[in-house]
This record gives sequence, structure tokens and C-alpha cells, in this order.
Amino acid sequence: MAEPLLQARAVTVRFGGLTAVDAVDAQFHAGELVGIIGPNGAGKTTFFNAISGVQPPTSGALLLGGRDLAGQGPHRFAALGVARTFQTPRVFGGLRVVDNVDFGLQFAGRGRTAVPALADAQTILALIGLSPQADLPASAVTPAQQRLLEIGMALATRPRLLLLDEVAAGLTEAEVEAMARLIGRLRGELGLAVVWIEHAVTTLLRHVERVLVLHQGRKIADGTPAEVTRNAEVIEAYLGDEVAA
Ligand SMILES: Nc1ncnc2c1ncn2[C@@H]1O[C@H](COP(=O)(O)OP(=O)(O)OP(=O)(O)O)[C@@H](O)[C@H]1O
Repeated sequence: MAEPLLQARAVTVRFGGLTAVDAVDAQFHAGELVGIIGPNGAGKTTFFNAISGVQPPTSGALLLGGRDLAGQGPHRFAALGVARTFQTPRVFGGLRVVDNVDFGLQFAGRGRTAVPALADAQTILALIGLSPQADLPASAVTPAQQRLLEIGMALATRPRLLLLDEVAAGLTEAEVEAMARLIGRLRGELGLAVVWIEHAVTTLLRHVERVLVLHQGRKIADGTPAEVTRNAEVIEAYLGDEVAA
């Protein structure tokens, strides 16, 4: 198999006496759609923070393009093709929707792209279905549209690896399905690797091809949805009997 886009080796994040992420090994390859699940407080967001430069790991390595980026900031990760969204969308409410995407275009400092769908802010808005809202202030669009906009801002940095943190939280069933279809297209049409944290496990497992399970900071499983839902430790820690049945 080709070299992974990003490889986490024994990544550990401690906050005082609490080990939020405990020696997690993981690798993500080009074009993969991977889910991350686990109970509240399992360390999912902290792991994302570590692999996007938001939270320097206490120990461990983060290999991108053969370099260890552990301890570097988000700009470095963005410049090397890692983009992420946050649990609470971080859009600039006073700026127009299109200007928010423009901000993303400038953030990673990448002037060119080989991907026509990411050529400029208007094209990115068309991809995520927000062209009609282009000139509205970001604060005026719906919560679901703000989540899409945050994905647009992340796409504007021209990533190779896109990290999505609960982008379907609080959406209606129809919106969740639309979001899942968009995520599938980002992977399918743009060839991005997408790693997706979501509490809506049943939806997630229907769409991803591999899933990592975190529990108390440790990775307790890493496999296909079918493998993970049969895993005794996962069932005990998280899924319960109904998903296993
Ligand atoms: N900045 C911080 N300072 C101290 N403790 C933190 C910090 N960030 C996270 N934690 C703790 O680390 C642990 C893991 O939190 P994290 O948010 O990564 O879990 P999660 O799996 O994303 O949870 P959720 O599904 O509820 O979002 C929790 O016990 C949390 O309270």
C-alpha cells in the first residue's frame, strides 16, 4: 500500500493527571473515508486537535510527508494538506459567506490547485450547495448551512486530508443524509481522505469503510464497520446490544 498521508505513532495528550489520548497509533491513506467513534470524553476531539496542530501532543510522532510535525502549529499542518472543522462551527458571522471561503483560500497560502472544484470561492460554494447564500452574512444562514460553510472554508485550504468533527450534529435526518452524500462526493470526486467523528453511529457506519474506536483515550478497535460492530470490547465499551444484534 502507498505511504499514508498521515501517520500517528503512539500519540499521547495529557492534561495534568488526565490522559485524554493514550498512545494512539493510526494511519490515514489518500482517498479513504474513515470514521472515529467512542463515548463522550473518549478523546476523539483531542485526537483531532493533535493531528491538526491545534493541541501539541505530550508525546508521540505525527508523520506527514516523511516529516514529524508533532509540536508544530495549525498553519504547518494546513500547508501540508490537513484541514479540519470544529464541533461548534467557527465562521466569521459578520463576513459574507463567500468571504469566509476566501479567508480559507488565504489561510494555507496555496495559490494553485489541480482540483477544478476547489479553484475559487464561488466554485467551492457550488460544490457545497451554498451559491444562493454567497452574499449573505454568515450569521444569517441556518446552522446546517454554517456547518457546510465551515467545510467550504476547510476545502478552500486545498487539503488532502479533511477532518470533520460532528458535522452532522443537530441536523435533521434529511440534512444528515445530504451531508453524508456530500462527504462521499468529497472523497469520490476530489479524492480526499476524510476522517469523520460523529455520535450518530448508525449513520456513520453506513457511510465509512473503516472505523477507529476510542475509549478512555485508547484505540480499542480499527477495522471495517462489520468487524468493529462484532468486536466484544467495542460492544461492551460503547455500542451495547442493539447495534450488535
Ligand atoms: N483543554 C483541556 N483541558 C483539560 N481537559 C481537557 C481539555 N480538552 C479535553 N479535555 C478532557 O479530555 C478528555 C477527552 O475529551 P474530548 O473532548 O477529546 O473527548 P471526545 O471523545 O471528543 O468527547 P465528546 O464526544 O463529548 O466530544 C475529557 O475528559 C475532557 O474533559
